[in-house]
Amino acid sequence: MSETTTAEIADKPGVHPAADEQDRANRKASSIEMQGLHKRFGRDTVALDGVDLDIRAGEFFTLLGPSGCGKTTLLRILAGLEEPDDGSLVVGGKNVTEVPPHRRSVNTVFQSYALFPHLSVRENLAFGLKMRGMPAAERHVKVDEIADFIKLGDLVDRHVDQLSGGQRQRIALARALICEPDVLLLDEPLSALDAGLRSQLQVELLRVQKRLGMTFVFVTHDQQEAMVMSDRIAVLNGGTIQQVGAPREVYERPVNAFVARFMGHDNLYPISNRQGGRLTTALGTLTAEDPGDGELLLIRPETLDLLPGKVEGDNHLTAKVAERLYRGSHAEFRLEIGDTTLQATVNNRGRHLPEIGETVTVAVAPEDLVTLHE
Ligand SMILES: Nc1ncnc2c1ncn2[C@@H]1O[C@H](COP(=O)(O)OP(=O)(O)OP(=O)(O)O)[C@@H](O)[C@H]1O
Repeated sequence: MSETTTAEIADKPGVHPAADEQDRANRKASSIEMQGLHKRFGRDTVALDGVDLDIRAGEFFTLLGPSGCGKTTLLRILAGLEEPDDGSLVVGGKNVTEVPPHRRSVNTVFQSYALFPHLSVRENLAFGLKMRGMPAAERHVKVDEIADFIKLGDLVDRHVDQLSGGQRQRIALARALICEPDVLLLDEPLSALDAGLRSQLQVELLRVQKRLGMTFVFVTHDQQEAMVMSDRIAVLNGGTIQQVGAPREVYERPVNAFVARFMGHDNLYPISNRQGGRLTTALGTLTAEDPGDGELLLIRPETLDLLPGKVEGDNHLTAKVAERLYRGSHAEFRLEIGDTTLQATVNNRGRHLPEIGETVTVAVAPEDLVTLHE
């Protein structure tokens, strides 16, 4: 364990900024290597179908995918709550495939708070330390430090049932952090919270992780949340990993149509004819610079320019505005080109934002067009 205490790295007056860096250096955040992980439930359910994944020490890593894709199973295997049928798991250079949960330096925060409702915040936070045999006086100090760190100092003597959902989730996080695990697993910890509180806690969680330099493995099915929080994301489907990459990579360069759709892309069009870079879809024919050999054309909504009226030119399409969602910083449009729809996002820099029913020209650059396989 690190010599530096949690309080020393808290962002409070009097703490030398170098304490942060020092603690990061001291803390032995762990890398995680998974190889060939398989898990089956009963005869018919394949939860994991050969997962190979490397997570770097100190990384905020997210497992993203639809319900039933195997995210929770993978997390439970990391925690030691589930045993893989096949494959190996190495944490911090040590093979822990057969090591029981309490002997791994891994802690978990679940979606439901999993706190003891009849105990005070202080008792909840101290629970794990008590189990480890830490003396009472030392526990007291440690609880105050962590409560301060996570900005719950004034709540420690309250009972858990007197707290709001957001406060309970912060306590659950504090309780997982207090034992200073090398790896923290988070299974949709924010999904029960309303939108405002959720985005506030997203920012807090990210700050805590960066400050502690711990390895976080975060599970979500919300692609926006994954993009905001993560250093890297693994997109799962049907127990297999589809793509691993930084948020921008996964959003801008999805490797297949599943990943593209899951990252929120709707502009996917079957290619009916192709001559070199000239690709024909239901939208018309467009020129792409280096489109690859996929059978679907992907057009990212934010790569489109909307010009008023009909403007002739290469890679120009004439469209009609069917829907406009004004969002202040930007506006989202649903455009109709014949029977086909196209989504466009336009940055609001005081430029013309077309009205519903208006005819516009959609312009797209050849380098922004890519093709994907189903
Ligand atoms: N204990 C179990 N017994 C039987 N089947 C299970 C068990 N746990 C998971 N499964 C099945 O394994 C598959 C993967 O489940 P898992 O919970 O890992 O998915 P998930 O991606 O976390 O889904 P969600 O987002 O809904 O929590 C699913 O088909 C699920 O029904």
